[in-house]
Amino acid sequence: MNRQQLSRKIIDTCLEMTRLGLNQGTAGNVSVRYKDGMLITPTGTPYELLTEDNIVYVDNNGKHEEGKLPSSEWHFHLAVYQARSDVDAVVHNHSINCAAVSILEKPIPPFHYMIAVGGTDHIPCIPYATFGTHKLAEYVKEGIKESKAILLAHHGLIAAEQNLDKALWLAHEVEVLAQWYMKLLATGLEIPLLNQEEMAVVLEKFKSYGLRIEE
Ligand SMILES: C[C@H](O)[C@@H](O)[C@@H](O)C(=O)COP(=O)(O)O
Ligand SMILES: [Zn+2]
Repeated sequence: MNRQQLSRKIIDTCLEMTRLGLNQGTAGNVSVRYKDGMLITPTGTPYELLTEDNIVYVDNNGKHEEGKLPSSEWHFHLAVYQARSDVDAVVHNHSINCAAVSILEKPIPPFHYMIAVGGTDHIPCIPYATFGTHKLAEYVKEGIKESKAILLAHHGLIAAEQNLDKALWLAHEVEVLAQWYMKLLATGLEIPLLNQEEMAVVLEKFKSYGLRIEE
């Protein structure tokens, strides 16, 4: 895809993220790897107002094109691309249940086999750091090596995948898992978990299963 097409795809992903109920207001941001850097949503702009021209190019050194302001979270988007050569798209949001679980500062444990969607047997939760900081990007860089979906404590979710469709799909799946987890926690009962052996079987099966949408 050329820059214009990728920019359109970023905007469509943002709009779909809102339609799916995964975001509100100007929260969240979306990027794709592009040339020696990435294309990313601008900061603080309602998705409905975005046009292809608003999407910002940021190079691998963090230098952005003049006259445009990239998302305040450009550091952690770049950190994801540096940490993982197997992903080319990043979605960040403040979806209700992911943000709620992130406040517990704990990973989502394997209460359901779909927890394996991120590539490990839990959805990690990285420590809190102020939005838009190098510190947050450092935490993201470590966390995303472990799983393609991570919770950001007291903040929200990051999902990284091979393309935007897959990244959005992953973000949606994790929001559903977080919703189930919140319901389970609300019962006050002990939550039975799948053991490591069962999760290892699913993780292996997931290597050859699933969405195969190429951009
Ligand atoms: C304060 C921001 O909303 C922050 O939470 C950031 O993480 C976010 O989600 C949206 O920031 P941008 O509009 O700068 O992408
Ligand atoms: Zn955010």
